[in-house]
Amino acid sequence: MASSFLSIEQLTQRYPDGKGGEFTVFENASFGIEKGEFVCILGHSGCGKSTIMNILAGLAEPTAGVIKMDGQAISGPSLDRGVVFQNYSLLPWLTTLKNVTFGVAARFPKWTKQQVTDHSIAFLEKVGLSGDAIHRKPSQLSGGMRQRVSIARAFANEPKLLLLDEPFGALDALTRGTIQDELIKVWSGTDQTVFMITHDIDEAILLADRILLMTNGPMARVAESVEITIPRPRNRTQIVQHPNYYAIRNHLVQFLGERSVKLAAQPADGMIHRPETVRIDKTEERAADKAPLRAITS
Ligand SMILES: Nc1ncnc2c1ncn2[C@@H]1O[C@H](COP(=O)(O)OP(=O)(O)OP(=O)(O)O)[C@@H](O)[C@H]1O
Repeated sequence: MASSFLSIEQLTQRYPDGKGGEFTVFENASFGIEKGEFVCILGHSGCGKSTIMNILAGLAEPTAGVIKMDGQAISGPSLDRGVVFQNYSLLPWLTTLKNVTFGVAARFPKWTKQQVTDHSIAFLEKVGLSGDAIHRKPSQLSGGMRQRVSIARAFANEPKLLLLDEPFGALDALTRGTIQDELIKVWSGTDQTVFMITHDIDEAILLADRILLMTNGPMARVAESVEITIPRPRNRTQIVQHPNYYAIRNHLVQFLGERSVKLAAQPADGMIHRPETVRIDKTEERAADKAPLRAITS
């Protein structure tokens, strides 16, 4: 089997349990992500999503296991991997524009100041920020605007992998919707790979090519990889009419409501856990229903 662009191999994370022992967050988790894919991960609180993301970002070391990107084992943070957190993590003493140019100048050291500025302004415009706003400091922006800056900053650095940890968690529904659209617009114009944590099932279906489902912790597993068999471009109001929408949604709800508990706490016992691929496609069934009857010849 050809290895994936991002390959997570036998990842194990254990922490001290505070009673002299240790508890296992997940054990021998293995999965791959292809170049250019948009993958969301869903699972109940505490199953280990942020732990996986921090390891991918190089901000934490796993107890065991390897992560390879483009065939190379990753270690420590890198400009090849950009991170967007829920709390924006902008530099408060810099203007919006400088929050973006700061990273771009480091990423592209040979560029002139003008190239860095033009590139940064172009990415801010993609997320709807222009004019006076780009000269304001983060404290003078709304929460939605700050998150737009974080997204523009991450994409402007053109990392190979973008890690989004609940980027819209703190936003109201309307702002969330607009920024989801902007995120997809920026991502569609690149070959960047996105790995995103969300708690919102509808958001995951709207954005992702694939959704990874985690069982409850401790000893959590990435149990399923659900393909989102709904063509792009997707529109939030029309997507619900697609024949696959509720079939996929029901599957996800059922997993999170029941199977995530039933499958929980099963020790890996040295086994490598790979997610099972789930492909739900009602359009194939409909097409089969409408297939012409075979002519009967006598
Ligand atoms: N540094 C740490 N030391 C000890 N335990 C930790 C540490 N970091 C995380 N944990 C524990 O590991 C488990 C997984 O945490 P993690 O934050 O990855 O979960 P999560 O799925 O991202 O949760 P949420 O959806 O609530 O953000 C939890 O039980 C958490 O308490």
